[in-house]
Amino acid sequence: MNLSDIAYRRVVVKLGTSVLTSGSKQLDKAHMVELARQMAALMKSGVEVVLCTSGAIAAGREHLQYPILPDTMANKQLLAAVGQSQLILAWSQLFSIYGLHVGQLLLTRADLQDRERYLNARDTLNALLANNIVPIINENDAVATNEIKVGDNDNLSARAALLCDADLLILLTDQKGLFDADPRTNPDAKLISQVVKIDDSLRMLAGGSVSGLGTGGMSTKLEAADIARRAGIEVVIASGHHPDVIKKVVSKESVGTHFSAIENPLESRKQWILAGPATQGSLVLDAGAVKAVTDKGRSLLSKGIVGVKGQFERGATLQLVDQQGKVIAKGMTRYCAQALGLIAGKHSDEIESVLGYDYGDAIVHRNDMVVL
Ligand SMILES: Nc1ncnc2c1ncn2[C@@H]1O[C@H](COP(=O)(O)OP(=O)(O)O)[C@@H](O)[C@H]1O
Ligand SMILES: N[C@@H](CCC(=O)OP(=O)(O)O)C(=O)O
Repeated sequence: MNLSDIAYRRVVVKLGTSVLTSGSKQLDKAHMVELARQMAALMKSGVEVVLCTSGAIAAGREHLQYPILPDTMANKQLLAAVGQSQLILAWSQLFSIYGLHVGQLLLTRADLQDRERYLNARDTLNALLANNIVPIINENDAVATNEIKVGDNDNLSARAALLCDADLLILLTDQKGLFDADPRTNPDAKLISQVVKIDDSLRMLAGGSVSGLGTGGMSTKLEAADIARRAGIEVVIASGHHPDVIKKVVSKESVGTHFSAIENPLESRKQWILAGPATQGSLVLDAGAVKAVTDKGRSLLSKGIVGVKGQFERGATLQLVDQQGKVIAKGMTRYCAQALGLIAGKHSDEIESVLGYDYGDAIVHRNDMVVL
């Protein structure tokens, strides 16, 4: 590969369980070495590569010889704890064939939403890349409870792409890309080769995972693509078994489904709001407030709030929804849930007399808000 032919500088490659196992119940090492070869070739040509790998749970099952365990969180954590060490051992051995070292980063959502931990993870990633070491990321499943986990590696890889300021995210899976229906159940489904807009009609096409191996199916891949492209990162979903797929994607050959990046990416604080914290509640907006937020780029005022859901503190990240339940924005609140219960529907001038204090007119300031 010739560097002058490659338009990308830093690429995140996400490999789903479906690719790593080739649909079987065990890691397909022969295929993993082929993927390591492709990534090593890319690094040799001067492109930095970050690998986001799934497969810990599958590797744990294989290593323990397929134990029959109840489907509990604790057992998934057990499998991931056993499997992650097997998985990283395999990657370490496979990349060493190409003279490359690997470094492991196990992350949870909690690491990404705490600004200091976020910056620490970013420093580690940059240090590994600066030393030509392949960063290998997975969710820290062994400790990640529902409250603190990202939940799927499609979303995790998008957050990793933001974290390391990548310019391309490649999601490799067991299908050729995003189809207009799940190809497992619709043999006539057609591949969508280019996506310029991710809207509700596209989301309707993307189903979950039915293989029993992966987590999230195409719907989490679309969520990941949406986050990444808003940060100015191109995304490709393609088959991990397509010959030389990584080389073809970075050479801009038509393979899989390509999502172009949004031209004016969100500033970094808004990227973090979109990708970092889990939402802790929601505010229901009347039609006027929806219009002010979406069409006019205004802050949300108390007058336009008709409902407050959840228990949250000042500074929490919330969903802003319309009266039909559609999420229209995500943003950080300047008032806690209890205070909002008292001032919802009231004019901004009344905030101080009702609460005895005032953090300003904006409940969610437009600088703290991402319109979806
Ligand atoms: N519209 C669609 N296009 C392609 N695949 C789809 C679609 N809807 C659902 N899927 C399913 O998504 C699966 C891939 O996701 P998943 O099983 O989570 O894999 P991975 O382990 O690669 O993340 C495919 O096997 C397919 O059955
Ligand atoms: N962190 C988990 C994988 C979670 C996940 O999203 O899996 P997949 O849909 O196969 O990418 C594991 O290592 O088993």
